[in-house]
Amino acid sequence: MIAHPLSPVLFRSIFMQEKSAVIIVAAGASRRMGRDKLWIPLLGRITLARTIDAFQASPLIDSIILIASAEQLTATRTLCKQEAWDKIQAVVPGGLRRQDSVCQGLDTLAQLQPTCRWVMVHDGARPFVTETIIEAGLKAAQVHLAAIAAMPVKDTIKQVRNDIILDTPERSLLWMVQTPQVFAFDLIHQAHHSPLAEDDATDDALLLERLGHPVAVFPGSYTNIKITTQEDLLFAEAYLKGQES
Ligand SMILES: Nc1ccn([C@@H]2O[C@H](COP(=O)(O)OP(=O)(O)OP(=O)(O)O)[C@@H](O)[C@H]2O)c(=O)n1
Ligand SMILES: C[C@](O)(CO)[C@H](O)COP(=O)(O)O
Repeated sequence: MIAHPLSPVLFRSIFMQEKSAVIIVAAGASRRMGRDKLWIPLLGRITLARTIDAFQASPLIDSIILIASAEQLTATRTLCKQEAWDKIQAVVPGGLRRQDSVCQGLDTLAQLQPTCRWVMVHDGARPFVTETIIEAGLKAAQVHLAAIAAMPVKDTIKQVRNDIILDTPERSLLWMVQTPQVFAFDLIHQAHHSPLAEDDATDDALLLERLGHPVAVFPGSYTNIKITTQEDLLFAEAYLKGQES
């Protein structure tokens, strides 16, 4: 895990001057869930609203760019009007792949806030991101320019093809990658427009890895889950009940 040299007070004062934005990607098809997971209520508040709430509440975030699917664009804009989310700068349609949606967000940010210094990319489907994670991300990005939330894997991981094990990577080197992924804005914007960004990439860090740029990890949380399949809803409701009690 990476240590950083700034005191919390100095850190905050630096970031108050350097603007930080978050791109929340919420334009996926929810194929593995079978229905739009961003609009599923979790203890009475929908997944996407819970995710936006976390960044709206963060003193470290100045603006939010929200990426929605073409089908949900009108509903998402209506939701944003109903809620008191004054940090939302734009709600724009996403692309076919997650990376296309992120790229739409980065281009929008470049138009609206060209002087933005730091940008986080966060999955709309990760509603349990915390202020501790957001702060850890900005601190790590300030040191490394590129840093992503991650946690060590708990299980042994095998590489398998046609039901036969090919390899067992050393577990101590394996991390589960999450969002937010936090970057110097110009760096990740250029990476998304590089020719190496054309191949599929399931996260944003991979685009910098392809360009040979180092990317650090900082602590996410085992509760910072991505709502992906039906059983994630069981965890989500149990987690929220635990928070309320
Ligand atoms: N073209 C896409 C694909 C994904 N996402 C977003 O990226 C996040 C992480 O993706 P994932 O969990 O894989 O969502 P889906 O692509 O919707 O899920 P599935 O693969 O099951 O269809 C989600 O918040 C999703 O809405 C997006 O904005 N645009
Ligand atoms: C970015 C991400 O959430 C990190 O775990 C994940 O890679 C998104 O990937 P998906 O293929 O869209 O689920």
